[in-house]
Amino acid sequence: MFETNNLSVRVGNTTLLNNITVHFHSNQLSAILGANGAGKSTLLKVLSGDLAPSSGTVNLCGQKLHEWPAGELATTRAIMAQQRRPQFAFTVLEYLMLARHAWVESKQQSIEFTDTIVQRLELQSFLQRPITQLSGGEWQRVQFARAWLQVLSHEGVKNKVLLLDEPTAALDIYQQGRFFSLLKEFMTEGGTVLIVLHDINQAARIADAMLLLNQGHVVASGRTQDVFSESHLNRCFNVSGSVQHHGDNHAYFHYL
Ligand SMILES: Nc1ncnc2c1ncn2[C@@H]1O[C@H](COP(=O)(O)OP(=O)(O)OP(=O)(O)O)[C@@H](O)[C@H]1O
Repeated sequence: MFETNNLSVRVGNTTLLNNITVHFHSNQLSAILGANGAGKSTLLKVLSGDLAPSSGTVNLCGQKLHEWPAGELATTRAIMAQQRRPQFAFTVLEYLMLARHAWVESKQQSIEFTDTIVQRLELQSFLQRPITQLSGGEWQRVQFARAWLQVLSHEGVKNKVLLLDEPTAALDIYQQGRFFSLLKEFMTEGGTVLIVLHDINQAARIADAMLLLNQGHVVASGRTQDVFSESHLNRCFNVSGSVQHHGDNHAYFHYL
């Protein structure tokens, strides 16, 4: 779905991403892991088209990202970034409705799509609250809803992509569980997810594929069962431990 080829991002004399060549497959959940400052958010910004690479290319569905018409791109991929909250006193409902700006549809249609997501993510009680007054976790749930709503069509989310940057950082344990089961539903309905997570064991539980970054370089990428190893995690995070496998698809990293 997304392919990068020798992608680099430089700011002045600093290289934030160095020759990244990676393929994120359609209808897979891919986790991007790495230490603080490894370049994870920078990569998501490039993949979303919000940041232009210094060199190299990004393709989405076989077409160069910068050649995508803006409206089509906006309805195909949505990013949930670690951004500051807008200081406008929009209500949650008004904020969510903005997610439909790139769709050519009637207001009634936008309201119906918004209502579907609101019900599904259980945000009914928030709708009339100003976004400036939400707690960190509530705001994160609204952000997730906005991203999903942005790509939702009559056909669902087939061939749509969510780019999620630490989407559970502010969620309590119940909301984390809800979030991951909703993500599973998104995948079951044909969507594709790229997610930055700091909880590597959670990532191992949910990810089909992984990309491990260290100081802007690729340490490893590919299927989770091949990438999630002691030596790769050691090279990525400079930590020692052991990976234990529980059943077919469950690997867990224990610190030594
Ligand atoms: N505009 C910029 N100019 C210079 N350096 C930058 C710029 N943006 C980011 N950086 C640096 O690039 C590096 C990668 O940043 P990035 O936000 O991608 O890291 P990250 O892996 O997402 O980190 P974290 O886990 O802490 O969120 C960091 O050292 C950061 O300070």
